[in-house]
Amino acid sequence: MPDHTHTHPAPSRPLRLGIAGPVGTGKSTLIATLCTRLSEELQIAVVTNDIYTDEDARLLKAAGVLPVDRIKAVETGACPHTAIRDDVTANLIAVEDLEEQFAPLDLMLIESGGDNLTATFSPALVDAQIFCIDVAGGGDVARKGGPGIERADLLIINKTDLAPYVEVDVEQMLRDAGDVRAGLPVIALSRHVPESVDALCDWVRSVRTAYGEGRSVPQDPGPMAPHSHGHEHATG
Ligand SMILES: Nc1nc2c(ncn2[C@@H]2O[C@H](COP(=O)(O)OP(=O)(O)OP(=O)(O)O)[C@@H](O)[C@H]2O)c(=O)[nH]1
Repeated sequence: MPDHTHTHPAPSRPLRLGIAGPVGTGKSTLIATLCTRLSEELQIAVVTNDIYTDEDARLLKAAGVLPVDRIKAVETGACPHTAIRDDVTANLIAVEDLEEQFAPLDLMLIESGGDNLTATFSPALVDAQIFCIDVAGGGDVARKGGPGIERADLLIINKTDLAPYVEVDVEQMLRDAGDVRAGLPVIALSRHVPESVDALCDWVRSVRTAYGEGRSVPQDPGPMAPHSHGHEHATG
C-alpha cells in the first residue's frame, strides 16, 4: 500500500503576517505593541506601506520598538490596496531583503497603508492576516461586513477604551462580528487593557506555531469590492 502519511518540514522563512484596515484604526500602534511584547522571544522585522511617505516606518523607528534597520518602508505611490493585493512585487522585495539580511527571522509584520474597508492582502504576500477596525469608526462597522471583516484570520475591534466616549457598545460589535465571521476569531483590543494585548500576543503565537508545524494554509479573504476613484490604476 502506498504511504499517504505527509511530513511537513519546518518552513525556511518566517511567518508573514499582514495587518490591514482603514486609516487611523491603530495598525502601527498594534505593530509597535507586538514588537515590544514579543521581541524577546521572537526575531521580528516590519515592512510598512504608505502612499507617498515613509511616515509609518518613521513613527515605528522613533518608537524604538525594534532596531531601525529591521523596519523598511514601501512607498506605494497609488491606492495602498494595489501594493498588497494586485501587484505585490515591491512588498515581496522588501520582505525578502529583510529575511535575508536578518536570517533567521521568526515573524515578518507587513502593515498595509490605511485604506478603505475592503482592502485585503494577497495570499501571495502573507501567510495570515489581521483586519483592524476601531470603535471610533462607529458601532455598525462590524455588521456591515466586507472581505476583511468577514474572512481575515483575525478581526481586531480596536480602541475599546474609547467606546464610552463615542457611545459604542463593544459587546454588540463583538456579536455583530461573530455573526458575519462564521467562527473566525475576534479580539476587542485596547493598548490600555493588558488582557486584550495578551490575547493578541497569544493569537500570534498560536498562528506561528501552526505555521511552523506546517498546519497553516493561507486563506484569501477575497478581493475588494468594485470601486472607483479619482485616478487610473496601471493596467498590464
Ligand atoms: N485610545 C486609543 N487610541 C489608540 C489605540 N491604538 C492606537 N490609538 C491611537 O490612534 C491613532 C492612530 O493610530 P495608528 O497606529 O497611527 O493608526 P494606523 O492605522 O497605523 O494609521 P494609518 O497608518 O494612518 O492608517 C493614534 O493617535 C494612536 O495613538 C488604543 O488602543 N486606544
